[in-house]
Amino acid sequence: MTALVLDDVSHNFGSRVALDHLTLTVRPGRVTALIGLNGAGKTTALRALTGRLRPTRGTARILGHNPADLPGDVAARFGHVVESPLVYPELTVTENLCCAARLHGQPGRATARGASAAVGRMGLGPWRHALARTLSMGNRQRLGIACATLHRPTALILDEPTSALDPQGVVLVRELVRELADDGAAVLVSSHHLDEVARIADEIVVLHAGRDVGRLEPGGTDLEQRFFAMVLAADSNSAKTRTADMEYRA
Ligand SMILES: Nc1ncnc2c1ncn2[C@@H]1O[C@H](COP(=O)(O)OP(=O)(O)OP(=O)(O)O)[C@@H](O)[C@H]1O
Repeated sequence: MTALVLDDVSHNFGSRVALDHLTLTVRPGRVTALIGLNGAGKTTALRALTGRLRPTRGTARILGHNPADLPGDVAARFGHVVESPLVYPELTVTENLCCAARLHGQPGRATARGASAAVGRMGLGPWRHALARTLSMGNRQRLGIACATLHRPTALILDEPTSALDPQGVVLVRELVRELADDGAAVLVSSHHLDEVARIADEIVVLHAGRDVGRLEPGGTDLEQRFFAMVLAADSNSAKTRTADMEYRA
């Protein structure tokens, strides 16, 4: 089964087109990266996929279910960080992790052990008793990712997971994502960072002006050049279509 699906999804904010007939699938064991310029539609796509936004048209599916109405056993196999991390500012790092474990259906006796493992894994040891609201932005991002993954989800969505991280955090997240995918998880990440994406993704989808404008092979050289060539070609095709449309109407 395809674990994550956007099927012909479009979304407008007023007259602004944020997503334009986007179809995207992520299979188990794969890491798919969504890349694009600022405003390309990446977060809107992930919000539609996590049920935080009802798209103007099209459907989203997580493990075969409507993301706005996930059954408990399916929610327990899903993890995500989209926009802000799902952490409680008035709880400590360890309390947040225990809470996330319980919310994802982990048995009570396993939560302390799982939280402690996640603290170590994400390098949060010195802050294990700190309130989440006192953490630096990068450590808050580490905690959000730890909360979204300590139950080892089979479907995972991460929006800009390394945006605030130092080089050590980037490596930790890369290893975690790869490990989950190698264990069979379907992972969708959004990013602007082509180098980072090339290291973790099996497939790179280029989003531009809300549209899927092509795929990039993660390996090989000149990723940046190939990305810009794809974006420029999409702009040029749109301009030609607009001109043809105006000539037809005239
Ligand atoms: N709540 C909103 N109201 C109005 N317009 C919005 C809203 N959210 C997003 N948009 C618009 O939708 C388009 C896509 O935005 P989105 O945040 O999905 O892009 P993005 O690729 O995630 O950008 P970035 O890389 O800058 O985070 C943009 O033109 C943006 O201005």
